[in-house]
Amino acid sequence: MGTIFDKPLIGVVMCQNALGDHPAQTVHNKYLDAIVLAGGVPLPLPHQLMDAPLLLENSMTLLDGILLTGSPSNIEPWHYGAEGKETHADPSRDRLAFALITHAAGKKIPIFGICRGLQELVVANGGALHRQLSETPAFQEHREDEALPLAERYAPVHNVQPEPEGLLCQLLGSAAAFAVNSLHAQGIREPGPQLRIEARAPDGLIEAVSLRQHPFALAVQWHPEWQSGEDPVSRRLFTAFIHAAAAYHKEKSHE
Ligand SMILES: N[C@@H](CCC(=O)NCCCC(=O)O)C(=O)O
Repeated sequence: MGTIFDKPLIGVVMCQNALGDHPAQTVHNKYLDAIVLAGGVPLPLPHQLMDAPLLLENSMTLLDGILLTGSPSNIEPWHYGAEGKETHADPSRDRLAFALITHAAGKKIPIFGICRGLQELVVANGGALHRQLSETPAFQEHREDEALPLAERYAPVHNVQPEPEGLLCQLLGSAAAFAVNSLHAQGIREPGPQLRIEARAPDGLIEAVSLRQHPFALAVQWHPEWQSGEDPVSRRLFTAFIHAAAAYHKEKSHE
């Protein structure tokens, strides 16, 4: 179980949304496309997995990897000890994402976090966020211009510098800086002791982290899923994630 036609099965976190008058859970095609392109099979995970005992735990036995997607919604601030409310929150996604991270960390299931997904990995491990980066003058603009066409919104806008000897550097085979897109208003204030810093933007903002004591739990603040096949760094990141998921599956089936 857990692989389909020898491909690793990747649980994908969805967002609470609405389709017309109906509540719905959605995931952008770009996340599913990037998984398929790298050789995995995406399985969107409904928030209802948290509604009955053992539903999540039992589902986890099937999965070989977890993709924590981006989202316009923000994590509710009380999760990281901050005050106030988010106008765009998704509490059921918060609950599912944190539970998935806890299970995947314990079982060493590969995790790849993107944008909100990075923020979830941080908060789930005791770290904290800046609720509005734009309120801290030292940070450059990390938000996208929503008036631009999609392709321009997801175009590279600043460099990131990987930490030498980190997991990211190892996966890319180089410590050279590279350009990334940027579509977020929040960011890491404090990564917490369990996470290793993997890369920073020129303004010092932490742009990538990984979980210590885990073979592959990597998260990035940018969007490698956007046209992942056309960018060498994005391709490598997704390929490495799916390889880690395949290795996890192999190990699990020999237990
Ligand atoms: N809301 C958070 C996280 C930003 C984020 O994940 N953006 C993704 C936008 C939609 C997508 O491309 O999936 C923040 O503002 O920091």
